[in-house]
Amino acid sequence: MASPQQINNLQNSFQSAVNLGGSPGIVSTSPTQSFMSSVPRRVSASRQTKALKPFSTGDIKILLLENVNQTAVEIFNGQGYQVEFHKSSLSEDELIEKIRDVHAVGIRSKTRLTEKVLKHAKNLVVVGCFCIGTNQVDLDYAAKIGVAVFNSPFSNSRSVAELIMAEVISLARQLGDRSIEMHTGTWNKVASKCWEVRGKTLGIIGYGHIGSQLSVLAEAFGMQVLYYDIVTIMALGTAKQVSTLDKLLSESDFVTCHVPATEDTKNLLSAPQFAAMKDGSYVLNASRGTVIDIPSLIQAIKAGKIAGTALDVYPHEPAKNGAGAFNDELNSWISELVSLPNVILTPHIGGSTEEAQSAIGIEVAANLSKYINEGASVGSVNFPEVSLRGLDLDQENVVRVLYIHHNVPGVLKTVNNILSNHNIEKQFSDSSGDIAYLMADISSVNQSDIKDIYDQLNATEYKISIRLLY
Ligand SMILES: NC(=O)c1ccc[n+]([C@@H]2O[C@H](COP(=O)([O-])OP(=O)(O)OC[C@H]3O[C@@H](n4cnc5c(N)ncnc54)[C@H](O)[C@@H]3O)[C@@H](O)[C@H]2O)c1
Ligand SMILES: O=C(O)[C@H](O)COP(=O)(O)O
Repeated sequence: MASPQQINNLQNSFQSAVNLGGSPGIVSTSPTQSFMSSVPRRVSASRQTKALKPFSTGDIKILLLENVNQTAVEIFNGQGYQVEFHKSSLSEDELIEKIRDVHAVGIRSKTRLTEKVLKHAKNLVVVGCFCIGTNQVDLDYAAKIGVAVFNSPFSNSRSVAELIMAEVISLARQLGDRSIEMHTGTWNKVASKCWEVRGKTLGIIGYGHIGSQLSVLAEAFGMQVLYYDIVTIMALGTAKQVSTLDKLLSESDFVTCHVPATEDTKNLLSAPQFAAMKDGSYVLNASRGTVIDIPSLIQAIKAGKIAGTALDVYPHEPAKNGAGAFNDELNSWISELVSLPNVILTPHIGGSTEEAQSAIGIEVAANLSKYINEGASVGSVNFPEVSLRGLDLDQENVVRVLYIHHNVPGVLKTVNNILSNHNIEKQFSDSSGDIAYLMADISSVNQSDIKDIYDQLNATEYKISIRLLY
């Protein structure tokens, strides 16, 4: 259990963890506490527990996978949560077993939280993606069962942009090949088909956090920047947005992908797109492995159309590090690809820097803790964004009601009727698609009222899940 001193400055806005002495079936606090800060067992229509059994922050179980940064572990430990930490991701069967009882899961890009997996999570309240991409989580299903999902939208953008700049220069100078040659005892001093990047055109597909950051770096190297995006985005520096992908492909010396994995971006670059590119141009991908059709890329390199490529992401990536981990059967093109010149392959390290991982750990752990302790969903990627001013620690007999429900008419009337014997100090409600989230702080609540409020809310037909914080 954390003392306030253990909770670092970044968490000053959080409630400190307070030990609760809950008697069975009733949510309660010890007489010495002026305020209760607990996360009662989440009960949903489909996964209802028989008794309302409360627990303190010390009862919160967090499963962290994929070597999530220690900054996050420290924050969760500081909150007093129970933390289970794994360096790699888990197989589906292991994940199903582990996810059963936990209240929060922290993952990176490898762990697939599908509907099948999430169905086994009986107490899950929140998922943290300690990365940018969230395509590995079934976001709609998570929302449907009242599970909020958070990510870190830009903490590793700079790291990816810097890697791409390094690779642009490496491809232009054939650095990968020269280095391999030297490692194997070959001195091969050549200038033919080696270029400066100054004055060349970089074509960026997807001008979001990473694409726009890269744009600034590339211009500092004297490159011209074109970008293609499905939305109109303000250009940084002297970059120019082009209206079609074909225009970008036909005018760029380097083409780099920074789009999310969606149905629309699947095989965004395939044989016709490589054919539309300039002779001797280069292709880079540090977005997702689905975005580039690698067999077609191999053909374009073999035909001399593409002069080199740098890939950081692949259709099937290993769950853990190690020799032989990369699955050559699933990625059957690999032996042909590595036999080609000027091919730089990295193991999905775009965001893997100390700075990025540390910042991501802090950001996502802070958001998860705030959601668990206060119910604040601001920044969630699949949920209505709701927040109220922090719980007032000096005020006694105040309860925060967190009510996630189906977005249908009549809910506010019903809920406020249930809460009407108490003073509603603050209330906020928002919806996103079929899901809505109501947060209310009510005062003048006695111990005996709490179970009654809970039971009444629990009986409402629109309820997805309820938590009472006090
Ligand atoms: N290699 C790594 O380690 C690493 C690290 C971080 C992010 N990523 C990947 O990079 C992706 C991009 O990251 P970001 O932070 O820049 O995301 P972002 O959401 O800030 O930007 C993505 C941009 O792509 C645009 N876009 C979407 N679909 C498009 C399409 N069909 N055609 C053209 N543009 C399209 C969007 O409008 C948006 O501007 C992430 O989704 C993630 O998958 C990889
Ligand atoms: O989505 C992301 O942020 C990147 O793909 C990095 O993922 P990782 O945390 O698994 O390296």
